[in-house]
Amino acid sequence: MKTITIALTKGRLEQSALTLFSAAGIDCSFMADKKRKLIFLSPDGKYRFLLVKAADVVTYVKHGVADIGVVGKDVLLEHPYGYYEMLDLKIGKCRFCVASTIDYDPTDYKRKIIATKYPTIASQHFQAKGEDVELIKIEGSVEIAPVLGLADAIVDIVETGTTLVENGLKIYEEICPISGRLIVNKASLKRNKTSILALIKQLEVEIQRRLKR
Ligand SMILES: Nc1ncnc2c1ncn2[C@@H]1O[C@H](COP(=O)(O)OP(=O)(O)OP(=O)(O)O)[C@@H](O)[C@H]1O
Ligand SMILES: O=P(O)(O)OC[C@H]1O[C@H](OP(=O)(O)OP(=O)(O)O)[C@H](O)[C@@H]1O
Repeated sequence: MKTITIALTKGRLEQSALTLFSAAGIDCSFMADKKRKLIFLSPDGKYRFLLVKAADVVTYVKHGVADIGVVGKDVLLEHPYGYYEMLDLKIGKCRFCVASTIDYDPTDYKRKIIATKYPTIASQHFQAKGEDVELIKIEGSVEIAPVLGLADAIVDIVETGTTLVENGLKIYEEICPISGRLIVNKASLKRNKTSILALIKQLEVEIQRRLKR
């Protein structure tokens, strides 16, 4: 039996992913009390979990170090090739939006400046609308960019909307919903088809069960 390596996104998606895997019958209790450890082998040797940053999940899966990855659709939209996207896990739900201060005019004809952590998604969105914009890449706290006059608007993730409200911004457009996805290395799927598809089936059953609740 080959050990299946699963790269999990550290942080916001981590706990909900582990809860989902556990509920689907994949015992993850060996990862409790993890302290600063980043690689975990299950006692039965069936699974190995890696805890890595979101974009690195894609890198580990693409290079075949991980057979499977759990990562947000936001990250996949920024890094769209080199793996199979197999399942919507319906965890970590949020959405991409265009937001700005109350005086922003989205119909204004001037060339807008858009601040974002997600340049690919932002440029695709405005290109699809036939709007030529200037993008400024920001690494975090994106909401302050229009407040401080760096940009006219932002493209960012909205979950509860609290960060927008607390910084005096509002949503002008919803771009797309986001949730955690399961991705698979292309060669791994050929090599370990039976065990990977069995794992996906287990997760699917639990996701369906949750939808019916
Ligand atoms: N409020 C939210 N803000 C950002 N991501 C969210 C939110 N809610 C759910 N998510 C999902 O959780 C994933 C992980 O987010 P998290 O903030 O932990 O990592 P990150 O985006 O790499 O941020 P950082 O660079 O701050 O570590 C995101 O890629 C997204 O799919
Ligand atoms: O709608 P909300 O529930 O308020 O969540 C959305 C906020 O959370 C994320 O930021 P994060 O906390 O990851 O910090 P960052 O801005 O430094 O990326 C995201 O970029 C928004 O700023």
